[in-house]
Amino acid sequence: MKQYLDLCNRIVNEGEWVKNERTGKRCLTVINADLTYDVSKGEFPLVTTRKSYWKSAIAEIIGYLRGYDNAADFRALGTKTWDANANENDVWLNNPYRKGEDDMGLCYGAIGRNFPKPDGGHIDLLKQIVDDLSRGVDNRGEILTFYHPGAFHMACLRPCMYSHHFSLLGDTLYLNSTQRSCDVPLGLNFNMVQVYVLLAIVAQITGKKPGKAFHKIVNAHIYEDQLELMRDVQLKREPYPLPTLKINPEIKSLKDIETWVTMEDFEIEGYQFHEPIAYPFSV
Ligand SMILES: Nc1nc(=O)c2c([nH]1)NC[C@@H]1CN(c3ccc(C(=O)N[C@@H](CCC(=O)O)C(=O)O)cc3)CN21
Ligand SMILES: O=c1ccn([C@H]2C[C@H](O)[C@@H](COP(=O)(O)O)O2)c(=O)[nH]1
Repeated sequence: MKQYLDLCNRIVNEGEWVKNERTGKRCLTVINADLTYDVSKGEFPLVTTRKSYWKSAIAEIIGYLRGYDNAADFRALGTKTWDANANENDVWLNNPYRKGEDDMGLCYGAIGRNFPKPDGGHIDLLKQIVDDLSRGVDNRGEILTFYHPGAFHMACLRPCMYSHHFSLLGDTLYLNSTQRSCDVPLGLNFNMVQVYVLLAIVAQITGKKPGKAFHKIVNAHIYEDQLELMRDVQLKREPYPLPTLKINPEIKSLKDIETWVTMEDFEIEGYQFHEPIAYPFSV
């Protein structure tokens, strides 16, 4: 929680204003932040200085792992967070590749689970990684990437947290996740949870011990219409101790994640939080 608040304070105190063409808004911006979550110690990085919708965040990452490309599938899993990007952005609504209501196009898991090969065919990057790690193999390139510049024109948004690199030291699994663009009041709440859960759940299904997750953010910003709430409300609050996350131990394989896992398989203990804050969202 301190890492999150330090980043928020750094943006408020040292950020520079940058005009963003896609949203038409100005963002107070800093470049480069490194957050670390010790999953071995159960340090679940949930924001406590406002109510955080952690089930929504977990639903997003499970949807990415399943290769979802449709906001309706994300809703069925428990999050409405892709509705606006799929259905309310004019540039995407007028894109000839959009396949209709709720389509998100070729992004996130739709790329990572089905990565196009220049010589034809596709690769399921996640399955390859899970198979390698389960056999104790780390080929120093166990990278789940959602980043395919050749597909950007076929998606509603480019992936923000676009690369997850897994590493083994003995039987301990590590994760380095990289994020190119970060909406700190809204997106980062979710992204911290997602990096933690990704390491915890991949360790669980590959039979490894989770170690640390390292979360690199390049462009970290606060939109102009979020600044007052962050500076004058959220940053005035004292954080509570971190809660702990329990993942159903019956989840044992990638197939389990693909077929029966729901948000009921995740529980949180000891979550104390301040009043909700409704931050404006930029589509
Ligand atoms: N501007 C922007 N920021 C983001 O964080 C973001 C995008 N766009 N587009 C793609 C995804 C969608 N994500 C989202 C979308 C909405 C919320 C949001 O509205 N959160 C509210 C309510 C969440 C709920 O009720 O489930 C929050 O208070 O956290 C969060 C992350 C993260 N991403
Ligand atoms: O997981 C996510 C997804 C998106 N975001 C934020 C970061 C930016 O504010 C927007 C994306 O806009 P771009 O113009 O494509 O950078 O969404 C996030 O923080 N986390």
